Amino acid sequence: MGRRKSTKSPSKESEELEIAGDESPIALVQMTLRQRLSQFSSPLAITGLEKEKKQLYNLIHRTSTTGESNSVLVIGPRGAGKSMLLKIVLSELGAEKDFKQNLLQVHLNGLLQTDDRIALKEITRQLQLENTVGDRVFGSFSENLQFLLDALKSGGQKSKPVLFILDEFDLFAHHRNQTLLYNLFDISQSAQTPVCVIGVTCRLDVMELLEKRVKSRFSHRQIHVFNALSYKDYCTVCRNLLSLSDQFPDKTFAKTWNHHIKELLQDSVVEEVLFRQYNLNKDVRGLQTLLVQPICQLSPVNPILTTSAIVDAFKLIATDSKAAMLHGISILELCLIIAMKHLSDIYEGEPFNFEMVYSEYMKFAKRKSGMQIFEKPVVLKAFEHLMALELIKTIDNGGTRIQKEYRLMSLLIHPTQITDALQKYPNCPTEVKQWATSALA
Ligand SMILES: Nc1ncnc2c1ncn2[C@@H]1O[C@H](COP(=O)(O)OP(=O)(O)OP(=O)(O)O)[C@@H](O)[C@H]1O
Repeated sequence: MGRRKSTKSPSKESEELEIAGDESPIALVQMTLRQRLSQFSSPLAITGLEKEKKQLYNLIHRTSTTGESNSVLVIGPRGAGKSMLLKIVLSELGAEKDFKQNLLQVHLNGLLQTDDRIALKEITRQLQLENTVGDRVFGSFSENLQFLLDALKSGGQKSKPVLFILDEFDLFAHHRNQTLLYNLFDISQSAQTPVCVIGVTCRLDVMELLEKRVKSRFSHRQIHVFNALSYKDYCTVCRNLLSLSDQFPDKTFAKTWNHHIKELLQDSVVEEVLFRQYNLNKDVRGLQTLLVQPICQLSPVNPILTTSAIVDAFKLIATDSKAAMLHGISILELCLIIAMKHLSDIYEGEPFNFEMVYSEYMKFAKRKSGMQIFEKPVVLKAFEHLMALELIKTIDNGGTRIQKEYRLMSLLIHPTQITDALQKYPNCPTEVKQWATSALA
């Protein structure tokens, strides 16, 4: 399986080349799938966002071919696929003839370019105009930006279209006077240089953040990206994530692997896990997290993805850490938790203090002759330990100077978590179990 030259799209080719150094097919599979999950390789087919993709495609295409200026905001929650949408549109456009030479791209991110001066430096760097600018001093920001755009004009004074992508767009609105946004939108309105400004943000109220003069220069075009994957689409995304593309060097292996993935995803246990994960979280990032562990476990000794690996990974990510913590506490601490559960049943979730818990615990301990009765300071220590574990917390955040026995507390675990934890608690005394499940003590 040597290094091959692909004639297909550049993105696919890079995926192949990146993995072509290794010899074992399973190592290649693992590396390909891991790169995919970590978004290191270019994204796969998009599922369910065709309309949005078309809109974005047309907009950028118009700038690159007809020199039309545009501005648009891509808005949607985290992980909805905004960046992926852009990447796919750009890679599709990139495959078209002339696109690369015609349209220049500038990628900015609000987390990196924290003020307009840094942003301008980055624009200069990405347009490769550092030498042209040299030691020149500019009177204003707009003069500087205009100089950069003019410098791109070719011999015939024809302006080159520039695509500006502003990720975490809302952060740029916090820059002083919103100078960068003002200038970019201003250029996109005037007919001087064709620019396409694309802001990507997860803030729905982003328009409220813009100053009046900036808002009036923006085209008010918005593309909303929401994760509305149906369960069927979700399964398709999962299959796409796990299947090998036809660019995989070993074609026969890829065919066998893809067949195996198809069968695996038809397994009723895997289907159930996927359905539960989908109901918990429809986000594709959640699905990627679920698949990371099974993929990382692939090795020459363990060359296929198994149902049990997927079930184990699901158990791991669905673990309730609070309930798991309950397994590690002492019997006395467990008794206190049960006492608190009873108190919240009696007082309908009202806060309680240590004295109330102590008296509830004593009522139970005295009733059961076999139970070891602890001294009050010991019980108080156990109570404080529960506080340190954040299973209970003070409702006044420790601000007031009330004696600790009388401080009002609230329970941070749900009664069902307590009942579940008791089922699994190692060697839990029967009386304690009965006390927990009994009606009000
Ligand atoms: N509809 C979809 N089809 C296929 N994959 C998807 C879809 N939506 C999201 N994903 C995947 O989910 C992951 C997160 O998507 P992406 O990074 O594009 O989200 P985002 O909206 O840009 O999030 P953020 O606001 O955090 O930047 C990516 O790996 C992407 O491939």
